[in-house]
Amino acid sequence: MQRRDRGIAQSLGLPLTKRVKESRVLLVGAGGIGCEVLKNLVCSGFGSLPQYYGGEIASEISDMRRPEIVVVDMDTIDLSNLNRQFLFRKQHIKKYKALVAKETASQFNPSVNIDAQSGNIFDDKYDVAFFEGFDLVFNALDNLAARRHVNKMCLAADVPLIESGTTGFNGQVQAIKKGVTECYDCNPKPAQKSFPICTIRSTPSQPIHCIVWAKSYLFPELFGTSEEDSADVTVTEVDNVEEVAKLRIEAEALKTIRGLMGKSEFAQAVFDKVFRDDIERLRGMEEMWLSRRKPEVLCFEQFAPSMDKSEDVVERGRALAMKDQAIWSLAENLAVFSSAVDALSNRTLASPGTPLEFDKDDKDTLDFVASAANLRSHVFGIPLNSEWEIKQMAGNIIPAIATSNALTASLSVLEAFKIMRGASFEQKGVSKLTISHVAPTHNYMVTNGKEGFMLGGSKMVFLNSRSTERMITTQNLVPPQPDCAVCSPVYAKLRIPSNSSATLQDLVTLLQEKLGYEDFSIQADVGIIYDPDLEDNLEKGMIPAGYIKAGNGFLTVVDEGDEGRVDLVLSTSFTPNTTEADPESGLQLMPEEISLPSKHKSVAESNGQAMTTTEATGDASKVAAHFNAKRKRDAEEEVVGAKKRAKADEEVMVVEDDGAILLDD
Ligand SMILES: Nc1ncnc2c1ncn2[C@@H]1O[C@H](COP(=O)(O)OP(=O)(O)OP(=O)(O)O)[C@@H](O)[C@H]1O
Ligand SMILES: [Zn+2]
Repeated sequence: MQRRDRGIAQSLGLPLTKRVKESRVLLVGAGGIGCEVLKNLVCSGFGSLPQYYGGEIASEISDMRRPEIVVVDMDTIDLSNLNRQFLFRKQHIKKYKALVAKETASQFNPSVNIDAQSGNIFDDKYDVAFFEGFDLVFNALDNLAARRHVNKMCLAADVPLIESGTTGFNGQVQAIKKGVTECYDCNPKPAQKSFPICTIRSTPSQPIHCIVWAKSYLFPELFGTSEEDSADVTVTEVDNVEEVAKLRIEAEALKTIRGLMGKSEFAQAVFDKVFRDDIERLRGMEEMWLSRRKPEVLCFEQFAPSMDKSEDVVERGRALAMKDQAIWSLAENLAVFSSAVDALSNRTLASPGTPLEFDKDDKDTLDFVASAANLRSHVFGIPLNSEWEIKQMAGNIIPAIATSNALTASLSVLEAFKIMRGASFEQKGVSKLTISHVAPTHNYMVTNGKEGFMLGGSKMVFLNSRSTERMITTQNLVPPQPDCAVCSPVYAKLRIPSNSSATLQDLVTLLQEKLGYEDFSIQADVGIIYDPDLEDNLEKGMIPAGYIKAGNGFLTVVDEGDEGRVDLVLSTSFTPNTTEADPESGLQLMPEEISLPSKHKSVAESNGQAMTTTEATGDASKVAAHFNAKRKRDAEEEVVGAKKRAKADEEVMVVEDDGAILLDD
């Protein structure tokens, strides 16, 4: 037995070590948490062939699926990542995170098999079939959209997901399993904070209002795409309709000024437009200032004595911008503003047609936003801030803390062990489920009682690394929310040859005949394509109309009838072209039998049924998943074998049979 594997087996026990070593896992995100998860996975034996079996069962190994860790990340390494993403060094800046993470982590175990992919998890190639290839998925992401997407893909593929995240000193780990636990979307997530347009454009009262103005209005109007697309600013009912119309005219005038870009007067023209002319117009709206301080007009010329030659201002601004912890004076802000406008203009003119985007790590864009926000703060009598502080606010940044990431990542991998070990636990409620997917030899119990339940002993884990009481607290996992739009549906597949001429009518007929639908609607990515009153699309080809797409396409079938069966979500995929000259519709539902429980059933019942549905072939062993695919012996045999081997190897002492093999080295 290799020294490395012996250590792992000693810590995890042979049965779990074997499962770990047979597994194929996916890690989405190789940033702060992802780097730590990858390191933990490699060091705890994931992704490498099981050396400890010895010659005895070498033949089995050759026949085994190759263990693997697949890492997907779309980003490149930035200087600001280096303080906490320890797989990266200075020489790696601008290289793809996934590739470098693989390179560095492989050094911890040269025999590890990591497949690093620099890609966006939304890409078509990461379809349901891709997700089905894994025993477990780890999320180490930084945004809601990608988290929700992976959650849905894991539900569709029926693969357990370990979701994790940190904010400052806090961290959270949640195990998610279709039909058993709450999914990521069972609880609504707070929407991104958005401000009324009039607060941002006319009556700011806090530094953040000026920062949003600079970042989401002025910057895109000058160097990017117009504010219409910004999620930071919305027209709300508190906004004054007349004022909103005037603001639109104001933005139009700015577009004209954009035409001066590259000319020496550009910075001054922008400055005078937004800090003088627009403010003068605002001051004229007397009723706005009855209960507020009137804004103060700034004029480029008023700084003239301190800057005769425009070249000097740009240079001075560049030097000042290095001092990002200082609070710049008004004149200093103007100098930074001029140099940032200069730099951004040069970049825009060098690649016309490529709009720039604000990025807190792109210094030119940050200099622009920081100086413009401060100038506006001055106008409205709001305190100025250092660029460093503005960066935190503009990037919605809560500082990432390396130890929080490391602790959270280790909790993620510990949860993975629990799921893989599949320890049984006491039933507190009503229903009993067999989650053969992750642990074919163990039964899981589920309760719908208040206390919740555990998935192989798994719990929701919370970290508060600043807490004076308990740093780590847990909460039992709870069953899925019965009305969750994401996890309450039954997931199945719709396969279609890529040259199929199938029409929507063919699908409607299939659903009526195979699943007994009567009144129902179908929703595609493009919207509702069919319902009892919408029959216009029936003759359209499913593929040309874009109703079926390869990759990540989904169709949702909603039962509108009295029976009210749960929604059916079909993930769509192409099969190879049929060779026939006139291919039949070729539509194929998988599995062939799908049972759709009523929406009104109790939580536990419908969970139970949902599980049964995924096992609808009637052959539970099929769903018993890939995890078990190559396992030749059951757990008992493993333990006996482990004991035998332990005897042969005097150093190891078997203490428990469920993964706790202690050693005495
Ligand atoms: N759709 C996606 N597909 C693939 N990877 C993604 C996707 N969305 C986010 N990621 C990756 O998830 C990782 C999240 O890591 P982290 O939270 O540390 O963010 P970061 O961008 O590295 O750091 P920060 O945002 O704090 O500067 C990033 O490396 C990012 O590239
Ligand atoms: Zn849910």
